[in-house]
Amino acid sequence: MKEQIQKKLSDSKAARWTALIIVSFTMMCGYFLTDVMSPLENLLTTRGSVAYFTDDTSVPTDSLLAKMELLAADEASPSLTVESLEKGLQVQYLDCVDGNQQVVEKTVATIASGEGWSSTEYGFFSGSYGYINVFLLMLFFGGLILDKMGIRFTGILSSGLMFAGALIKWYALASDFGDATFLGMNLQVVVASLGFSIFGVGCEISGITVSKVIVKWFAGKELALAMGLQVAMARIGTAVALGVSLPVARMMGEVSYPVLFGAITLCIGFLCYLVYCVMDKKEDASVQAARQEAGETAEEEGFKMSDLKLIFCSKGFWLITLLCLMFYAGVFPFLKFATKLMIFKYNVPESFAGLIPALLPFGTILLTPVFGTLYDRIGRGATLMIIGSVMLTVVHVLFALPVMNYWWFAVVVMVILGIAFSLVPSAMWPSVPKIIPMKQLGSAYAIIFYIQNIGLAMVPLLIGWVINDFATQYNEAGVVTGYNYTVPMTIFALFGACAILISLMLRQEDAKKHYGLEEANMKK
Ligand SMILES: N[C@@H](Cc1c[nH]cn1)C(=O)NCC(=O)O
Repeated sequence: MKEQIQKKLSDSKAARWTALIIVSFTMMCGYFLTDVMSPLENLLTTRGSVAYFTDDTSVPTDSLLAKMELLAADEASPSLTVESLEKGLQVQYLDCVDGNQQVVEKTVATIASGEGWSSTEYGFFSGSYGYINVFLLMLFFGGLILDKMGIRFTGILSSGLMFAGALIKWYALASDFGDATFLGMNLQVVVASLGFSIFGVGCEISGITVSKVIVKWFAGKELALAMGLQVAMARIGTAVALGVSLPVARMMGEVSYPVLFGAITLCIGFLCYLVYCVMDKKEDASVQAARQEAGETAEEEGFKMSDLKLIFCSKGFWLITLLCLMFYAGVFPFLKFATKLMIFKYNVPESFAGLIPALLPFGTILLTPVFGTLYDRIGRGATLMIIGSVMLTVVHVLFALPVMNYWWFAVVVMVILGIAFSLVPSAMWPSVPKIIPMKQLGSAYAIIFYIQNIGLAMVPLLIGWVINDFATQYNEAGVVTGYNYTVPMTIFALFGACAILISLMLRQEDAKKHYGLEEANMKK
């Protein structure tokens, strides 16, 4: 029998892996910008500037000047100003060490300016990623646009929005708005949040577009591995953001520089997507030619609004969606507060504090493709989701404990969270096409992301408010002395408990409806 001559472009291994690398790079840039501000919470919520010393300790400059003046009170000292503090300067000041007033001598490593935001404002800003997505139903429309207008148009639109949002965010952080307010809110917070919201629309729509791209090129092949590798590359973006953002901001003395770097990479990501569009066009042409050769004339029917009924009526779909909401509410919003948690609960020096949360995405870089391959070859997707949800809950209970405040304990717990954060995504995302057909997949991912965004928008707002009103500790003079993280971490643990319940129900539903979540993805 004559072999089928005309092959699809996606049948070429080199072509489909190249397509994957290109779109994954664009997403990686998006993930970098999503978390680039997370390690800067402490700096953003500090009023005035902060002096960082060579021994990795830091003091707000106002407080440092007061302590220096205290020591120099009897001497004819030159008048001290913030401007007189500079890199390399040796300073002497009076400080309380082990309960005794002592003269301390240190060398200034760098001065960085804080933004004076409250924890509530920081929470508002962190949640703004999802505001437009949720309140203007942008993700919902994004899914419809994707299914109606296609991968090329939607990807260009969404990566353009990411870039535009990043530029607005950078402008807000690089500008001095003085005491200006908008509707009673700090204007800088409002403009930065607007930029982050626009970026969030682009990033989420890019996310669903890239998921559809991967299904298009890898269906019936290494689907879960490809999705796992895309998530792994995205996590590199998150890890780099968590690891380098604070050192860069400290080195440059400004919180806006890491965001500027993110905006530049997003511009490159946008250009990469244009390159992918060329490949996408060729893939479509090769599919068309292969169909003609096989005598298949019937074109795939376009998306219809009535198709949404199939999605809305599927219990399995809703269980995956709710699992996504609860699981991710316990991870991404947690990352926004994790660096400050390390500084104040686990006494980690500020310059290393971002590295412990960065372990989380770094661990997932290796493990997500490993679990993806496991799912491809052995199956057990629903079980993997249950195990991941249990681990998430245990982790937050451990973080909530008022004891064991050692850095190594935080490292161990973060590694466990990394395993959980590899297990659930590597099983959850490739499970969606087993429940929803390809034609409605764009809309299905969009609805899942929409519901997930409610958590991504509201949870940081909630946690910021809880930290502000219930976790912040003050001395008699009203100065912040520390934080008690028991309540915020217990809230995160509750999300994990809900995820366990939902994943158990999902496995039950799979057994009833035979979605195949426990079966391998690869056709032998
Ligand atoms: N909808 C995204 C959320 C996100 C967070 N940062 C950037 N996007 C999502 O869930 N992606 C899948 C994942 O596991 O990261």
